[in-house]
Amino acid sequence: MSVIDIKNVSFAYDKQMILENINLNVEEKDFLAIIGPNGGGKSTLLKLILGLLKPQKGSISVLGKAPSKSLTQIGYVPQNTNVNTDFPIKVIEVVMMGHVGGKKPLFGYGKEEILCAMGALTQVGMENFAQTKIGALSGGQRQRVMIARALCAHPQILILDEPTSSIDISGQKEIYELIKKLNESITILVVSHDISVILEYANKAAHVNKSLSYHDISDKTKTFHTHGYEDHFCEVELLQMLGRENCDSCEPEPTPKWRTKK
Ligand SMILES: Nc1ncnc2c1ncn2[C@@H]1O[C@H](COP(=O)(O)OP(=O)(O)OP(=O)(O)O)[C@@H](O)[C@H]1O
Repeated sequence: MSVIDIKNVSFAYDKQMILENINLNVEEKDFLAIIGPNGGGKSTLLKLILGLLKPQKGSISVLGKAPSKSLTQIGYVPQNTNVNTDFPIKVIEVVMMGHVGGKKPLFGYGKEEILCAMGALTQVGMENFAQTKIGALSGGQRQRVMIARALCAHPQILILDEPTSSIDISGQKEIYELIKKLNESITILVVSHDISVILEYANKAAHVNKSLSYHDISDKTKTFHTHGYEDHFCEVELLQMLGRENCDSCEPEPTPKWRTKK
């Protein structure tokens, strides 16, 4: 089933064309990695999917409806969630902010909302930190809490913008393993500059740089057939390939000499 369907969309801020005639189809339980250069339009694409921006041309359908009508079914973890960590707020309170249509914090949260928030914290392995101040957590732990907050609304789609940008390597792997687990029941879209994510976790990759090209990379061996040994690839070549309109049309290239086995 198609959960996101983008057809011939163009978008400009004022007169500056940012995305031109793009098409994208995301299926249920896809893990889509969105990559591309700085300023290429990745965040703009997310804002269009979230219904925060409207395309000047083309159509976007999310879960069969206009994006703004599906907002309650999308969990969003924005970039740079490490801001305001000095604010004296507990982890459980941060997670409960993710409730849609719940009671206002001023009047306290209901038992159900607290249980639901605890469930979300358990899903991300942070239930023992519910009463900890958010500022006392590591970057990786904090990111888990932000994911729990997004999960609170029981989303069908989870969108993460650079989820591991300020996290060390082992923390990054843990976050992606968590996202992979969530992907068993939720469709995932991740903006990432991290090529290893694409290889290890995503089944689709979209390269965004004004235009958009996307590739099914669920069969890694087939997709990366032109890139030498299975366990040895060049990130630049990979990016170039994903940036092409259609990788299936490319002729197999000879293995570069420097890669030939001795
Ligand atoms: N609100 C805005 N008004 C005008 N121009 C904007 C606005 N937001 C973004 N832009 C411009 O749109 C272009 C695409 O920005 P966008 O943030 O979508 O890129 P990105 O691929 O997410 O970049 P990065 O990898 O650096 O986060 C950039 O040239 C940016 O300067």
